[in-house]
Amino acid sequence: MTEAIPFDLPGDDLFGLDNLPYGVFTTSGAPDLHRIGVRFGSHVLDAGAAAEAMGSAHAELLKAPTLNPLMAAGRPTWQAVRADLQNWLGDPGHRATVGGHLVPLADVTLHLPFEVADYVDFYASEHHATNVGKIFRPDGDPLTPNWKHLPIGYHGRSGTVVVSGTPVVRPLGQRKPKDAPAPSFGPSQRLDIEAEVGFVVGTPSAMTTRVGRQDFREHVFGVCLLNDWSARDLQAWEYVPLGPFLGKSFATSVSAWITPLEALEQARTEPPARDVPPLPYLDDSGEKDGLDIRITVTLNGEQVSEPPFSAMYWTAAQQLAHMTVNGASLRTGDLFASGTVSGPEPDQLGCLLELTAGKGPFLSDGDEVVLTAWAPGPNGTRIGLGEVSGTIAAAPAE
Ligand SMILES: O=C(O)/C=C/C(=O)CC(=O)CC(=O)O
Ligand SMILES: [Ca+2]
Ligand SMILES: [Mg+2]
Repeated sequence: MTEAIPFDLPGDDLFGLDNLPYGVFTTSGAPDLHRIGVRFGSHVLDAGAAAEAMGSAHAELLKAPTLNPLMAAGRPTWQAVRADLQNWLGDPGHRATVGGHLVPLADVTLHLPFEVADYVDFYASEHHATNVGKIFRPDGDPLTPNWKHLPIGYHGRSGTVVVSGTPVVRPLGQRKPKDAPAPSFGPSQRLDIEAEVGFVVGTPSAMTTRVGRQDFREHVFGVCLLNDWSARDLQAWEYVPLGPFLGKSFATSVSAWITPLEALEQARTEPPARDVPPLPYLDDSGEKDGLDIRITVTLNGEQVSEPPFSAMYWTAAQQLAHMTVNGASLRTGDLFASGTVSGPEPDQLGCLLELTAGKGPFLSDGDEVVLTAWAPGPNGTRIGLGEVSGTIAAAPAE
């Protein structure tokens, strides 16, 4: 079996030694045994079994059924485990031991890799916020007066975060078209996507303390792709004055692979210039807190958009600082999403609402949406962020 494993991956493989994202898998032979897997090329390393075989001090953490214990262990442990994995998979001397713990990707089922604690979604793309503001509030300023002073967000529903591949059932709810005299109840007719990047918190923080922007790397374990499914008709009728609620809480899909922040060092970039100076706790002048992640959105196999994450006005580090500036604590497993990623160009918009200027068409039953992404890695390599997919299933009976 060992001979069959392509340890020497081609240089353009999106899942080489510089990436090594984490997931949780089962096999058909052991469908109840959830195991931590590390993606390597088109294989998955059974990390717990490999750690045990290598006599690693981290074997217990890697034998857990979710990533939460590893995420809670903190950055020095994340770095030590990553160095071990790179050594085990990269040093030919370990191939005989490690090779037996590599499973073909095609033979595994991937699961939601961590237990989601709290879920927050931001609104950090100036392009998206301006476009959506014009559509939802045609008579006002597209950006609200607070927009350039703080990263706007709302608390979502963590229990409906699902892994890539989970069908998304069209939600029922109240809608009221502008000229209709009264609301009606039924399946959403304006079901949309939102292409986003999610950030997964590892190290918790205590209530009444603040996590500064500069401590981002101590707390955030990794990054996933995220689709914030949005029922625009439900949303437009419900959102005033408290913000998104049932129009977004029915399902949020995340990729099965969590890319460690460490793998995105090369992708760090300066965010766009801020034309309003942020308050000191959000000031990141000269810092490379942005990330050059290139997303592709496909609908039924056709590419519809390529949103550039580097265009985001507010960074994840600013979002973390803002989320805790009032003393709110962080928990292991907290997930915060960037907000819809839209760039300045017509083929860089992150939702159908913007791509169709509010007119639709929106999603039909049976439509499949897939987000993929990559980021620059060391020496011209690329770091794959996997994919998040979902197919729309018909609404339940009213
Ligand atoms: O401006 C509004 O009323 C609505 C905004 C959104 O629907 C966007 C949202 O959920 C946040 C984001 O993903 O950017
Ligand atoms: Ca969103
Ligand atoms: Mg959602």
